[in-house]
Amino acid sequence: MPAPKTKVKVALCQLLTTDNKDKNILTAQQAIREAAGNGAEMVVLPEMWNCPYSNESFPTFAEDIEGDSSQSAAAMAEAAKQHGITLVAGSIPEKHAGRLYNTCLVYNKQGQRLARFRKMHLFDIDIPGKISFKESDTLTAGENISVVDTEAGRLGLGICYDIRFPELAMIYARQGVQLILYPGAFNMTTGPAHWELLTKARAVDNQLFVGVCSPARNLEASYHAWGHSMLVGPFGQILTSAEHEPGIIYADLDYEEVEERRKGMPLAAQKRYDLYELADKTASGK
Ligand SMILES: NC(=O)CC(=O)C(=O)O
Repeated sequence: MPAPKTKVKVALCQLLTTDNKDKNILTAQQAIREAAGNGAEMVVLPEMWNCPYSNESFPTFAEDIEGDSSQSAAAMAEAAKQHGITLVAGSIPEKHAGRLYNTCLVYNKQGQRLARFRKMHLFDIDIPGKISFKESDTLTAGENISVVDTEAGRLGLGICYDIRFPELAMIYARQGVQLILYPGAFNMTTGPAHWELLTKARAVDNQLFVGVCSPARNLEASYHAWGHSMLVGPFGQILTSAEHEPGIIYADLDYEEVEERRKGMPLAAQKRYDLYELADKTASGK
């Protein structure tokens, strides 16, 4: 692999997801083409971009992605190759050995799969009168973290609810990750309260770039996504952000800023690991 670039143009595609998988795949293909045509070297898709975000839909939309023979995975491998980009293909419901996972796949510009990350913390919440969702009714949690070396930088992956667990981001930072990407679909209760706050917090805590990529809000769906995809820099600054409509947002990242910020404020060296600890007990998965 050529040396990773220090300056990278990233596109986040905030896609409108429907209950028609073929249409969703076409929408993703068109967005990737547009983003690559506008010079993006890395393109990111939302959580569950091929499927409505619901426990009813996960089992029926799920695909076995082994060997990249699934419709969605094959389309994404092809799109990455055709447009010569690094593709962080959001997430799709994955069927594997009798279980379902919420899975993010990453491809290089040759269309080869570099990573498979399964959502590690399942979204099981009950806020009375507001929102109740239990992913564990249909999904199984992943067991592996995923550090991915790409031509567009060293990435760490998480999916949506994973952003609420700072330990995962801290482990990525310790492993030299420059950009953590969380395809995610917050909702109309937690979105306004926490989406931007958590994105900035993970970036500032760890002095790295963080991107969150949501589906657009579909008021015909049972789950109304917050939208507001955004990219935040290592000093907590918003580099680009969307509202709730479909669209593509872009940012030029300069990874040298990570080093610069850490030089000015050397948090990693100032940790008191003599008084507390952070342990990575996972095996990185591909
Ligand atoms: N949908 C999620 O996984 C997470 C979410 O909406 C939240 O944390 O809030």
